[in-house]
Amino acid sequence: MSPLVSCQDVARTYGRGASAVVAVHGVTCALRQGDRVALMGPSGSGKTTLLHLLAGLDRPTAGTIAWPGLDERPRGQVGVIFQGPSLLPPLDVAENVALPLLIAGCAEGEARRRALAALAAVGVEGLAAQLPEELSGGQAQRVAVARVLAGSPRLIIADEPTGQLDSARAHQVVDLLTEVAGRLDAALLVATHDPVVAGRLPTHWEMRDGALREDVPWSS
Ligand SMILES: Nc1ncnc2c1ncn2[C@@H]1O[C@H](COP(=O)(O)OP(=O)(O)OP(=O)(O)O)[C@@H](O)[C@H]1O
Repeated sequence: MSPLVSCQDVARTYGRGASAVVAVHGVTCALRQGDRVALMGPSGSGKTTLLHLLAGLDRPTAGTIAWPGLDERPRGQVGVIFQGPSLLPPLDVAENVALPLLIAGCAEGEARRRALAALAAVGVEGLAAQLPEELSGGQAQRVAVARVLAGSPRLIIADEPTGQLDSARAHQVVDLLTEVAGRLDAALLVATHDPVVAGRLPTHWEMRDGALREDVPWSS
């Protein structure tokens, strides 16, 4: 089975000269269909940088990244949940979930139908007409998961998706992500500082000073 994404000796340096920051270096890794990976590591160790590279949102300054298991460029086949609130305040929940589909060229009625189906699948169809400011943190993250689900990605990348939630809700959101990944037959990579969240996933990677260690033993 071809990996959905693979990187070979990848580095990402921000800036140049004396002020250059080597955020990621020497990273070789791959994600395949069915993978469920927690990416751990201290603040500033390069997790977000690596996630953006794997999602195709940024380019490495050295090494290569390829998406051999995806049909085209990663756009549209990678679902990303960013750190912090990501819903657009003036749009209601259903519009927020439908927006990426509209941008991808989906007709309005079809985008709305898929958005409502995704909201129902994660148990928040009752929130469709709410504005983001009316949601709790847990509800907002469920909507963010619905937005990923609606796009039917093959690879799901989430950056601290439970950072602002208490541990019970963090549990629920990571379990929901796992369920959605299963439903889509996708790979899932979740960056987290939270050992409770990491403990819900079977595989653990660790970033330290920009270097990646795969398959770190884990006991929770
Ligand atoms: N746009 C940028 N310009 C310059 N330096 C950056 C930029 N983005 C990140 N960095 C630096 O790159 C390093 C890695 O940052 P990154 O955000 O990838 O780490 P992280 O592990 O995700 O941290 P956190 O857990 O706090 O989110 C840090 O030293 C950071 O300050």
